[in-house]
Amino acid sequence: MSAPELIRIVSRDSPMALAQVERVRAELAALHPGVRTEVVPVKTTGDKWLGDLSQVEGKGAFTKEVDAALLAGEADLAVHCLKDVPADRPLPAGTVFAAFLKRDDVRDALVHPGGLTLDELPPGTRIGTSSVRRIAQLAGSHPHLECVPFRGNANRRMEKMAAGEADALLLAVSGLQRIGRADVISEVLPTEVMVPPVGAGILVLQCREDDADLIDAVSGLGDPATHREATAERMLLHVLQGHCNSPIAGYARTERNGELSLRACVFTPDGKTVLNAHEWAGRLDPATLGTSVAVALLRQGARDLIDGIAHQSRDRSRPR
Ligand SMILES: NCc1[nH]cc(CCC(=O)O)c1CC(=O)O
Repeated sequence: MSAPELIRIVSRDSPMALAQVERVRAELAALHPGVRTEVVPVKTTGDKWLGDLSQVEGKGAFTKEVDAALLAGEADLAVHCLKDVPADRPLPAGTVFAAFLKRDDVRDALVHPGGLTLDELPPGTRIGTSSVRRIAQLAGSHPHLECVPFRGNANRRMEKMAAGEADALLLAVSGLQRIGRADVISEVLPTEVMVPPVGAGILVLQCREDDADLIDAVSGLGDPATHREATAERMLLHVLQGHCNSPIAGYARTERNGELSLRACVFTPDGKTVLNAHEWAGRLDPATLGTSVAVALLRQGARDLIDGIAHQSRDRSRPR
């Protein structure tokens, strides 16, 4: 095996995505000082379409064009937020995950220009978020707050809030850190208050499955604990067949003794019903842990909750 001379890295072109690519380039440079890297930015449907994601291809809206560049040979390596890679279907044929980078902060943050915490926000405060997971949990814990649909990359959301379209935002801590804007955080929400989504804070590298030299070259960037957590969480979502409009939270942790645990919840949009499961791996491998927690939720009625929310397909007419 010989390390490639040049690695062309494809990613979305948002500030957050480009910052992620820079992390990958820095880690690659440290591991393989002789390898050159080049950035191939692409615009995805998810960045261009600011309506309801379920009306385009759901989560795949952020990955489709990136996958296409990889498969067409226009790039060799894709950097994704794992959270944005659909788990209800297999990866695009011909591609594989080559490394899961060490996990960043998994928590969500409240961004309130006045610096208030979630509990201090007055009734009627408008929270800009389109995430069903965040909306459901907020409706359950803080029903006096109002969620308003909000999309666009993190920088755009902050601009929209500054323009008066919302009073506060919920955004991932890791994302804000990546764009150098952790300064806007007024409160980091504990995972008990806002259970994270599957894949939170994880960057994953994807490449063509036949690119053995590249797989070999980037595998050293992978973090084994993150890989196990990601595997458990994604199997959970796969078994539940959760899609971009499913109010599902799932959070695997490697405990101090090295044992993996997986906590997951399924909500109704009003947050009034919360199904909860939390298991330790014991002798189970990560994927089996994910399956076990999913089955526990299905026994509690998760199927009805997930299917109770429309996942509109593209044959519906698209609003302008
Ligand atoms: N939906 C966009 C998206 N995809 C991944 C992250 C955050 C970073 C991560 O969890 O890896 C974000 C922004 C956000 O939710 O605030």
